[in-house]
Amino acid sequence: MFALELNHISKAYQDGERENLVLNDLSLKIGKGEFAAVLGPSGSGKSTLLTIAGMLLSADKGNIIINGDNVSDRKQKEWTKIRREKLGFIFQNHQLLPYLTTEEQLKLVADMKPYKTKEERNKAVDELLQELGISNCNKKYPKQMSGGEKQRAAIARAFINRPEVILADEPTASLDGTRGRQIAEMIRQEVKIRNTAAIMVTHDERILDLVDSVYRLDYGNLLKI
Ligand SMILES: Nc1ncnc2c1ncn2[C@@H]1O[C@H](COP(=O)(O)OP(=O)(O)OP(=O)(O)O)[C@@H](O)[C@H]1O
Repeated sequence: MFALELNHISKAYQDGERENLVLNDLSLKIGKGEFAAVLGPSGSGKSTLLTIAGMLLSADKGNIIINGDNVSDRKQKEWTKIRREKLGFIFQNHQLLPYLTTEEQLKLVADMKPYKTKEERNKAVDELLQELGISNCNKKYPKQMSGGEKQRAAIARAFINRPEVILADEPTASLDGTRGRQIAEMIRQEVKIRNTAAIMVTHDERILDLVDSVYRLDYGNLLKI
């Protein structure tokens, strides 16, 4: 069984009189513990793809299956719950809340669901920060942290609910080459430790050796390269 299946997804935007078909019968399957990269020129539909996979936008056609469960069939009201429980997001800019410490950012989003007690959840927060090498940042606010540390905190936040799929939108774009690479390495590390599937949209071809599969978005469909 795949962690994530996108089956025959199509999406068009209305552009004045004409329709702009951005995704054209696109299919993709990502296994547990697989780290996949999606490349493509500006405007090719990478963000649209990630937004649909992240259940933030509905496709015109096709379906999304997470661990065998056809989630696109569910009512829109249930989508928020599915997003919270099954998906983790990492953005280009960390998008941490300025007035919370790292520890608080994680506790805020940490659902109790995967944990039996508060202590267990707090332990998971500590472990994750340790794995990502930012235990020293647990009581720091974003403004007291470097760009790389903030992005690590954002990775921790994405993984804290034990999601089944991670969606990362150009997570290395705001960092220099070395720091960007470290961030991709950290995502890979967590994907492997936790057996989570991840899709990363990127322009950064220097980090492609860190992923398991590479796709190029081309005329609305994905080509495996
Ligand atoms: N809400 C919208 N309404 C109309 N057209 C849209 C909308 N969002 C995106 N588009 C169009 O769909 C196409 C794909 O956009 P998308 O943002 O998915 O591309 P992208 O590959 O992520 O681009 P970039 O690399 O520049 O971020 C573009 O032509 C864009 O203009």
